[in-house]
Amino acid sequence: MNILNHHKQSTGTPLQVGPSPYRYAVELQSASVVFGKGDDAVTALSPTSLKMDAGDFVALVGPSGCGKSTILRLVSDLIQPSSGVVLVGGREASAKQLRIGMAFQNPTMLPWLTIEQNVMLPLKIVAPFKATFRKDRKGAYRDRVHRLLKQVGLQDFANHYPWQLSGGMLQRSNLCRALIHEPDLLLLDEPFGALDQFTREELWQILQDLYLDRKPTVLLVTHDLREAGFLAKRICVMSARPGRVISDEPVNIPQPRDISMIYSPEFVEMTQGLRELIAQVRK
Ligand SMILES: Nc1ncnc2c1ncn2[C@@H]1O[C@H](COP(=O)(O)OP(=O)(O)OP(=O)(O)O)[C@@H](O)[C@H]1O
Repeated sequence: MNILNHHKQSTGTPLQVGPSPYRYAVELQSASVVFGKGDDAVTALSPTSLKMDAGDFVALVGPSGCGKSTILRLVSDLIQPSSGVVLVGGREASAKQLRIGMAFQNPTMLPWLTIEQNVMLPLKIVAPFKATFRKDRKGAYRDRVHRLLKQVGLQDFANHYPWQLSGGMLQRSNLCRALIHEPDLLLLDEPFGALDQFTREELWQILQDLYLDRKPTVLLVTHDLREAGFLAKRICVMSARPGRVISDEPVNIPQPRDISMIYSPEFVEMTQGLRELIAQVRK
């Protein structure tokens, strides 16, 4: 079976007809990023195009410094493109059309709050939840946090403090916090990079379950090609710094996927192909 087929960029395809109010959940149209000015200018991202349908799961891979995190920062509106356009939910990222959840490599849990309180934080901040936070935090919102913690196996740790948890447990809590406000779009920047291989594989399965349960649109930045292949529906490879997306291919393996799959010849062939492509563009 050929797992990877070339994915045609969607330019020229007819407009999607259906209930979705926007054509793409995420769309970069020749978006570039330059930091600084004059002699100090650093191009972090060459003009890059990328389209994601609602519910898509895209993994971004590529050499260090090629601009993967820069794309996440564009989509989350932490920075603006120097040229081109970034649309999220069909509107400029600053319009905050979609609810966004984020998780990064080092979970930043507030040490003076319990895991329950940390996971609940987005409900305090994000509309429409914040309007009823005071009323619901000890009732419906608390139940919601506990349901999610149970889903990731942390039901007995709600009242613990972050420093009482292992790195893997913290990252599970971090995923819960990223998902508690039911984001339409989940941005993940090497969320499992600091974990050992066993814990990492365990968390891949947890993330897969959470994704299939809720079907947000997910953009995952990772250096781990097996992680990309196990989790994503599409893998985008970027060229060396200043990078752009040079390959965009679907992973033709039905979900849910089993972890044993990563040892199958087809999967190994796929990751090997990706490795060779990245090795070429690094030169
Ligand atoms: N605020 C900034 N000012 C100047 N240069 C920056 C800034 N942020 C990022 N860069 C540069 O932009 C380039 C892309 O950075 P980015 O963090 O997006 O790369 P990356 O692909 O995520 O890297 P890695 O895989 O190593 O995490 C890098 O060369 C980086 O040094």
